[in-house]
Amino acid sequence: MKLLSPAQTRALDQATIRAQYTTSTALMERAADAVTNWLLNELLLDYDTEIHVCCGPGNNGGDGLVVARNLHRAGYRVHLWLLPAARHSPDFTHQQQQLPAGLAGQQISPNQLPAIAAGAVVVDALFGTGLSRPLEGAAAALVRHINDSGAMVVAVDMPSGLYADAPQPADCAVVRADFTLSFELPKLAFLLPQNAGFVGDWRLLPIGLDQEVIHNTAVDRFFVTADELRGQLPKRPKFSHKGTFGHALLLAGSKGKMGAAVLATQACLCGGAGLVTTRVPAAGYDILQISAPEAMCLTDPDTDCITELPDLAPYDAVGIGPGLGQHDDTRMVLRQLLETAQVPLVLDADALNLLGAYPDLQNLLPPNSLLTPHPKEFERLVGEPARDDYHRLDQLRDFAGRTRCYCVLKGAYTALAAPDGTLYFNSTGNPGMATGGSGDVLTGLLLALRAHRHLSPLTAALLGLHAHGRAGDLALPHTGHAGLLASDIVRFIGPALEELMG
Ligand SMILES: NC(=O)C1=CN([C@@H]2O[C@H](COP(=O)(O)OP(=O)(O)OC[C@H]3O[C@@H](n4cnc5c(N)ncnc54)[C@H](O)[C@@H]3O)[C@@H](O)[C@H]2O)[C@H](O)CC1
Ligand SMILES: [K+]
Repeated sequence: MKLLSPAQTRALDQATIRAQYTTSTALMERAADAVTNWLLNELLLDYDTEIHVCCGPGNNGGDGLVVARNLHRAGYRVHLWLLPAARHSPDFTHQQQQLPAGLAGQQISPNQLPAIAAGAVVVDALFGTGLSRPLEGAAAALVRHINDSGAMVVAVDMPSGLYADAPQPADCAVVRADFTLSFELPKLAFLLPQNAGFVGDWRLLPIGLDQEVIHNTAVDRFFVTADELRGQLPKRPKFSHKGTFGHALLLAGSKGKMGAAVLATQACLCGGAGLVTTRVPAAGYDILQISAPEAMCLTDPDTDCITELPDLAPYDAVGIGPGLGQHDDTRMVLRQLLETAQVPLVLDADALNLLGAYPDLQNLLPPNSLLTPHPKEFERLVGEPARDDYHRLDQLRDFAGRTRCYCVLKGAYTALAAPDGTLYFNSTGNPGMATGGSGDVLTGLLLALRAHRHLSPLTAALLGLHAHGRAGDLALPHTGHAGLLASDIVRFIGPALEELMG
């Protein structure tokens, strides 16, 4: 799915109106009907609940007027509150004229705010994609009042006060919604941790926006759904053999962190690599052979850390990092790998920390390498803390462009930046996956997909990110959030990948 800017969203509305020979009022009614249906069928409003519909002066407010009218007609207890404004949008004015006699909107002011009980539902239709500056005056006062009320808040299209794709100044008034109902496509703001408290759970309501126009709108950021990835993982041909799916080499583990090597190895096996060889320090031999008997184990001469790079000739992809440690000798191995590798690389954990501590190594990164930092590792990699989540995305793009690599930023909606600067956000996963070893599993899985001979770097990365989160989602009913372990994710990699097969 594309993540459109507010200007592109407006253009899409206009193009839909032209292409479908409809009117902006009719489109507004579709949007408002979708919100009304969600409130009735998903939130299961009951007739006793007080519903406060708060409307701003633009089309977001117009949506709110239609929702209020719908609910009032259906017999619900609706209170309608309007912001004072010098100008209203034509569609707002039109909808205001359609209000039934028993539903008069009352104008609020900073010292005349509605009484909202904690058991009430607030429909926030103050501002949507047309927000152009921070809220102040009556709007800011009402937003703070709503936030303090303890009521359930459902935001129409956007939580009011939040920008769709840019950071707002600190201390601005922004609605803290329980649910945000967005039309057709999500907004970039929904995907960033800093906005989680405003957006709440977000849902997409289809309103029949023109698919051809969406298709023709150029964007450089995407929210990647299962529908878009399904079929992208080639089905295994009947006469395939283990050589068909590549031989992966993993360099991982150090004293006390051999489990990371085990998890990444298991994930690489479950990710479908034809063969997996894992290089571990000598002390890891028994551990690895017992816990991952399907993998071959290549021990380093050193007991506790990796000090020598094996011959790379047999391998289709190399992964390095999980539990690796940052010993000087290990750094030399990393350097030698970067200088000599002719096959795809996946770099994680301590390999990334070494790249951060010795930035000259970054100049050696072969193009199309895949790096998988979490935010702290990413900060070490770029050597500068991000001002906010938007700035971090800029840094991610810059890094991918500068190194010509694919760089992941792990989190709730893991982001991937491609060398051309395009951003892809993953749609799967759950908070139970925020647990030790989960990243090692991702590395192993991505390594398997990079060893696959028929996947582009981008497709391999997107499939891996998706399947990793999906495996966590499939494990969740069996484990619960707290009980979800990295090894549970491994167990469900197979079923998650099966869903993506052509
Ligand atoms: N996206 C769709 O498919 C559809 C969207 N709809 C709804 O329309 C809004 C966008 O409406 P628009 O009129 O462009 O913007 P807003 O209602 O968000 O507000 C604009 C209004 O407010 C003024 N303004 C902006 N910022 C401030 C501020 N900080 N303080 C005071 N006033 C402000 C601005 O000048 C305008 O006058 C979208 O979100 C959807 O909810 C359609 O209904 C259907 C299709
Ligand atoms: K809103």
